[in-house]
Amino acid sequence: MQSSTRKSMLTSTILKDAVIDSFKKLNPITMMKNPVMFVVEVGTFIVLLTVLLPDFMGAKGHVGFNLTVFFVLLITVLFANFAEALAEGRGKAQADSLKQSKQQLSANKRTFSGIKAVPSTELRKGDIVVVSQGEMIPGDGEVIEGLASVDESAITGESAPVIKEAGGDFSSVTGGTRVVSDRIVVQITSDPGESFIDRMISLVEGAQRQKTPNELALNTLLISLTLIFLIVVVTLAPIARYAGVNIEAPVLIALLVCLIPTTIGGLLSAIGIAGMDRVTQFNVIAMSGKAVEAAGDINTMILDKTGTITFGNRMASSFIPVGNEKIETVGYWSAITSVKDETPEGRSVIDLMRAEQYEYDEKLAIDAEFIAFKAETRMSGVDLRDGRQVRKGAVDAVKQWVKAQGGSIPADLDEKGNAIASKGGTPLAVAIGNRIVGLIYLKDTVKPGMRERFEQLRKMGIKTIMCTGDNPLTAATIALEAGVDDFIAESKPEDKIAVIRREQAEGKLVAMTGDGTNDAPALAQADVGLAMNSGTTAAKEAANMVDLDSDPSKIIEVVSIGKQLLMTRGALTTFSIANDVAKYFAIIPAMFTIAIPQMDGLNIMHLGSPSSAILSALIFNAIIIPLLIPLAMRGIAYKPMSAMKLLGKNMTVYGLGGIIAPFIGIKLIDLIVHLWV
Ligand SMILES: Nc1ncnc2c1ncn2[C@@H]1O[C@H](COP(=O)(O)OP(=O)(O)OP(=O)(O)O)[C@@H](O)[C@H]1O
Ligand SMILES: [K+]
Ligand SMILES: [Mg+2]
Repeated sequence: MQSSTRKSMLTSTILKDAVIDSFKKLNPITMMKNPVMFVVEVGTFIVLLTVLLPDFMGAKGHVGFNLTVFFVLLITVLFANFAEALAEGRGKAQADSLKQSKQQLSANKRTFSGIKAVPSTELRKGDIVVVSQGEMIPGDGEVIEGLASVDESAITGESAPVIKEAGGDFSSVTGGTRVVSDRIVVQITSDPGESFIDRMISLVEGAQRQKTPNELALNTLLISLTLIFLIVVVTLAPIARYAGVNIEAPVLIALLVCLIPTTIGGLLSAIGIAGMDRVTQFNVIAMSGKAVEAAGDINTMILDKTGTITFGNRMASSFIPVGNEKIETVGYWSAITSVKDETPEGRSVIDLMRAEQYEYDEKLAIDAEFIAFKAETRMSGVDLRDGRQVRKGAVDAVKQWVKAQGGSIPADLDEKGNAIASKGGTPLAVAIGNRIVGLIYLKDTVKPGMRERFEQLRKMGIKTIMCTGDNPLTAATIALEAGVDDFIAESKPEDKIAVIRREQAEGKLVAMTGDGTNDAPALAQADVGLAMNSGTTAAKEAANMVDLDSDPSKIIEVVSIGKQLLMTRGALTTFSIANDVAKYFAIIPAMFTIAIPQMDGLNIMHLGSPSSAILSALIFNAIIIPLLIPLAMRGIAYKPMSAMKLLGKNMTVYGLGGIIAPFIGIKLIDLIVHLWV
């Protein structure tokens, strides 16, 4: 369905750059952003001092041991830096490929004295440019004249050109894409440095990446744990000395590093960056990490019927007369209202007329004043030169319009309309003046696999609400067929925002998709608003995500990625803390046995020697970070289930696993290390 052409592979360049960056990130000012690893770095430095100045530090004769501790600690910090650098590197590679599509372009700007060639960097909001076949569109904007097919592959990775035309929801164009046929006049909508590509570049480069509220909360927890252990370890030395046991600084630091949450501290930012990266690879641009996380916490999802749940190419499939009218009459007036109606529905009426070979007076429609379809009126039509008005639209809307003119409603209208609706079709009533002549049967189909996807969402505890401007019967039929939890029929754009506010008032987080200008307020109100790239600039600016493939049903996958991000972070935090608890059993007995050999009975893990026990725990603590990098980057495999079930499962797998893993790991490492120490 979606084209995942943006897939960024782990190339050797990314790996090499990540190694170099791991060293650059040793800069204490950079390290301070990650307090847990900063503590490790300070510890590393102190151990280095004991190696370089053994007398000053009172480290009698353990230089070999201390040197080893120093190296293992340094590697621990480097591993954590590497995890972050690797996650960032994939974004940088993407940013580079985007920058290539942002070269200096020349623009044909329309001025008072005619067309003038200017560099694209000089274009400002409101400027008007002309772009012809073969030329690159010099900046983001709206088509104000003409129609052209545009190759957007530079941005979307999709090679098939898309049609862009003035007016409507397909008028927005992006700078750096190429016009492959015809000519359009574009009004620029962004100032230099604020274009869509600029925003994408800074996003993927992580320049705008701020810590999300969830990350901040977790960070506070990690810092608290680090502080607690720091106090414990610092007070341990005098207590031990009082008991006649002298524990040296490198051993204390090794103990501290084993106890503080280094695993999650080292992987935390990589998990966040990788989560955003997964969304990008899915051809969705998230404006912030917060948006991706919010997607993981969504309780309610609002979906459009037409185009999201159904294919959305609602096609006229037959004309149905009412009262004593003839089928040709229905076709005739349907066509008159549709000649200038560029919506898929309007075009399909003309197609059906052609297929049925019905006659109609095209000139009558061309000379008339066209009344475009509006979601508010749910009608479209023409006002003829002789004063007669012709309309087609939602049955209830047309009924009201006819009644307002003193007309009567044919007895069989509702019955025939309901027959269409109960098959999931959309009936459009057609009226001339105060006389309703019949119905147009618009057919649409539910996309395959929708039922299964809504089933999955239900398992995740997410409520789905289908919003449609269609009548209640059609809505109910499609809702039942697709398997959504709830639906709102005859909804106007402002109803969407009302539903969002209602859900939010109950403390729920809401996601929605949209593409039109009238969706913009709701997109802004929603916690996760996914706009279609084909949509209007207003929609894209209001939303916090943009789908480059313009597939509204992708919101379902975006929510899954968000859930996966939150779960990965939760699981690795559980694993990390459980791990640290287990290391306690390896390192504490060893520490005391160094000073009091009689305490060897505490060595329940039967480790080779006290120094080998300490080094093994420290080495395990270091290598667990790179071992978990793939999991942090890929995200843990995720099956939809309820939050409670999930919590239970994660506690067992990552909590229990986190306790057991170090015992096995440290024992194995000790078998090797003991040969040297
Ligand atoms: N071109 C048109 N001319 C006249 N009436 C139309 C036209 N297109 C749609 N309608 C009527 O207006 C109603 C509302 O259309 P609208 O596009 O706002 O919502 P929808 O497509 O049914 O729902 P959604 O897109 O939110 O799932 C339709 O159900 C139909 O009855
Ligand atoms: K640790
Ligand atoms: Mg619609």
